[in-house]
Amino acid sequence: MKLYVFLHRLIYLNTNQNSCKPQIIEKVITKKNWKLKNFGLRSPVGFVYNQPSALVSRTDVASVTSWLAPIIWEGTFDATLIDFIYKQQNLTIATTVFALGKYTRFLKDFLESAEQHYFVGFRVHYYLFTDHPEEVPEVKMGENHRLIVRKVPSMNRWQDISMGRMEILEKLIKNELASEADYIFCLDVDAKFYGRWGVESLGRLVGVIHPWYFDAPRDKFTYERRPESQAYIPVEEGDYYFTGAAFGGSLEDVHHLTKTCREQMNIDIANSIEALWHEESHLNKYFLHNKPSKLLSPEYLWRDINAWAAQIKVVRFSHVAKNNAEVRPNA
Ligand SMILES: CC(=O)N[C@H]1[C@@H](OP(=O)(O)OP(=O)(O)OC[C@H]2O[C@@H](n3ccc(=O)[nH]c3=O)[C@H](O)[C@@H]2O)O[C@H](CO)[C@H](O)[C@@H]1O
Ligand SMILES: [Mn+2]
Repeated sequence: MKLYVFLHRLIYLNTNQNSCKPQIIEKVITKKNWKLKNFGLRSPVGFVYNQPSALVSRTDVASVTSWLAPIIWEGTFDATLIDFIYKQQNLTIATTVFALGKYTRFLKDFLESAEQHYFVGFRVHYYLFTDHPEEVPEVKMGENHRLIVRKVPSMNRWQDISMGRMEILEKLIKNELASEADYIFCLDVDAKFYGRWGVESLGRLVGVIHPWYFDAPRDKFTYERRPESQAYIPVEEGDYYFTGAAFGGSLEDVHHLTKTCREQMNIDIANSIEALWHEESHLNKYFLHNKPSKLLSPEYLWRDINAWAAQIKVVRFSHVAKNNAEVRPNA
């Protein structure tokens, strides 16, 4: 456990006219904090890599937001360089995935493809929540990759399963991950990896731009538009439309995110309203007022059935085609 020291400096001005010396009193407060190593971006001595350019970059996409958070696209980072930098930090990336009811059928492809592409060479602890642990397939884990299976009760509505993830994540982070991991990603299971997803995705608070709305004006985003819901966003507001199928960041930030979304959803329940796209609507509201420090382009959540788009040079992670009526407990 790390202890952080906050120095509170109280300055008292001496009332004595002749000596006006400020007196500094240091008060020490200790606070438990999440495990987040901050070693800076150290690059090893003598390591040779391509020269980065101050002039040449992707010109067909934006690689920074108006609040100066990077947007990660193929061609905006040097994988060899950042792998080297982050290797020195001895990181653990917790990754949560839920597979309830018939969604256990997606596990094999999800896990096998993750083992090919997801944080290869870095420590990954998958936390898999399922109501059918006996249906979890045997998948050979790479070095430093570990699968931890947790049994959760079944639910009758897919919307409740999807939204219920926030509360389970909130508890997992608070109760278990504080001294266990450095970062966390929360991913949908009905998806597959096709390309690298690595340390370029790490940040304090990370959102993924939804593959359907990356080129849409904000008034077309499927935000919750009813003011009665806590997820409400007026038509003239909003930055990007983020997917609920992938988000992450530091434990502290994702804990705050999941706690806030859970609380907002509970207020909605008390007011008999359910946001249009469930926790995704609340996530978008959260990101509007808590700007992500890093955004991942739709390369990090594409859809197998999506039309081709010129800006997508690599599909890294993609929703598989599924028959919702057949896999969900309620259609
Ligand atoms: C096209 C579309 O409709 N997209 C919306 C839909 O995404 P999706 O159609 O991707 O939602 P989904 O059916 O994948 O459900 C989300 C996740 O919940 C878990 N799960 C869900 C049902 C179940 O029976 N068992 C289970 O384990 C599983 O991890 C799954 O990946 O819903 C999300 C949550 O509201 C977002 O709003 C999406 O925008
Ligand atoms: Mn999904």
